[in-house]
Amino acid sequence: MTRIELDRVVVRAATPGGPAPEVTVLRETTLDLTERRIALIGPNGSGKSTLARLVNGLVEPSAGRVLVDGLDVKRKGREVRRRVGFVFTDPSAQLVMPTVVEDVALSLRHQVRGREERTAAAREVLASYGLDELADRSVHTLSGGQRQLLALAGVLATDPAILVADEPTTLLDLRNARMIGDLLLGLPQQLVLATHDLDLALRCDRALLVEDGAVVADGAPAEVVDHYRASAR
Ligand SMILES: Nc1ncnc2c1ncn2[C@@H]1O[C@H](COP(=O)(O)OP(=O)(O)OP(=O)(O)O)[C@@H](O)[C@H]1O
Repeated sequence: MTRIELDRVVVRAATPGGPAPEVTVLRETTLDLTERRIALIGPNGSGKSTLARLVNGLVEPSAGRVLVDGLDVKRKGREVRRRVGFVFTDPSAQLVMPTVVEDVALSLRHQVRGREERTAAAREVLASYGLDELADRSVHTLSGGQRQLLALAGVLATDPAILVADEPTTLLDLRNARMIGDLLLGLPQQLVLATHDLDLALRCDRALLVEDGAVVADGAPAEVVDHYRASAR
């Protein structure tokens, strides 16, 4: 099993436009995450994305250390990023190639060497997600649900040990949100899921409530979600 540790991590950010004091985005946080599915919930701007991004080094701690399977994210960034897949809210952020099949092939660049072999492997990945008919389409012609599924397929094709997903269902309609949510929760990988969808959070193994840059509740999802609902009243 994989393990994500935060050891007295603080994240500060410069205030835009000058020498004003820095803002603390994440107050000192220590966590040991070994559960398979971990939900990050909390209000807009509370620090969920920041917490999620620390896991693959997209955000660096201002103090403290983040360890993924014992590897320091700051010092072993490349190794960590091979181990940690990341899915964004807006899949357009990670779909960069002209066609669907080329996009998955790009994800496979470290796994499969030859160009033709890579394309064949990409087609297999697409088929396993029911996306084979879209292989030669431009990514811009896909629906939001198809695009998120494709982004997820591309990340999972690299066989990450951990998947971090930052509000992956927020832009989707009910049906697609359910499809992507079910897929994520059914994965064998360790999952860190920042979400406003409390039903998804309730199906995780552990939930963290983030408020004002701090983890204010941590434990069984039912209890943490209750706490959140009560504090939002
Ligand atoms: N680089 C930065 N510079 C300044 N402020 C930042 C920076 N990064 C994050 N913040 C601020 O820190 C707070 C937490 O942001 P974060 O994106 O982690 O929240 P969130 O819980 O994911 O919010 P949402 O649910 O709206 O996506 C916000 O107030 C944000 O504006």
